[in-house]
Amino acid sequence: MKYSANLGFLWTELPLPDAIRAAAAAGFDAVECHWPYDTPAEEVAAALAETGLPMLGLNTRRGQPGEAGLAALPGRERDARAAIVEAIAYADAIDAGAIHVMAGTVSGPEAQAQFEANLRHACAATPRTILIEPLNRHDAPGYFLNSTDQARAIIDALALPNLKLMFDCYHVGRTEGDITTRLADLLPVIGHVQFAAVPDRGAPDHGEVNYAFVFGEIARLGWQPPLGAEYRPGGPTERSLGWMTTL
Ligand SMILES: O=C(O)[C@@H](O)C(=O)CO
Ligand SMILES: [Mg+2]
Repeated sequence: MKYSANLGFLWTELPLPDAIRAAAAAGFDAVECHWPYDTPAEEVAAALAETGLPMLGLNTRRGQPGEAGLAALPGRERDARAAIVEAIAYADAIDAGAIHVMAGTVSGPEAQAQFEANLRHACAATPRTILIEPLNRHDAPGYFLNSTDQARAIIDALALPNLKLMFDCYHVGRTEGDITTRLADLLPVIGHVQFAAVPDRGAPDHGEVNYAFVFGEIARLGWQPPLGAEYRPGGPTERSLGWMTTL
């Protein structure tokens, strides 16, 4: 199994270029991040070139505190599209594989229409993968996208070749369950897989989800891209990495 270090959660005490170097030294096969925008893209690109690690993805900005994204907010199309343009430009500068377009805290039919319009726009604006990610309602109450069924319906309705699902085993485990069955069913529309312990979002070596089994199923399904380690290490990241050799 290959792993991607999510630098939104791992090595957060380091500047992003140094976090990339730390992930390489720890044996990760790739990295991914959340919001890299405070770091000049050339510095990130240089660290990626130096380590040889690919950057799998980054997120669009969240907007104002509590918004958790802009793409589904009615009346905020201009802000949402600016965030998409910014994310695509940054992804181009560092050759990031995917852009997670964050929906925002909102609900209702207008939000649905707005989200779909912005996703159409994003998918037409770049050949890179555009990801949408359902977030569990405990961590992200009121977030527009909160189940894999809802995400699948949007992906099927839009039928855009570069629109994919970010399947985060942690979020699915928190509120939906049935992780490996959902993974198998959703495989054709999955663009990236992430994981963390359920329910505490720590390293994947404890909690109610048996990741040895989950990763075995993922391998059996033929999924080969690195899996995103998006967990809170609860201390120095290096001390949390035992799972890399035991799982
Ligand atoms: O699961 C998460 O929280 C992330 O993947 C993300 O991009 C939104 O914060
Ligand atoms: Mg995630």
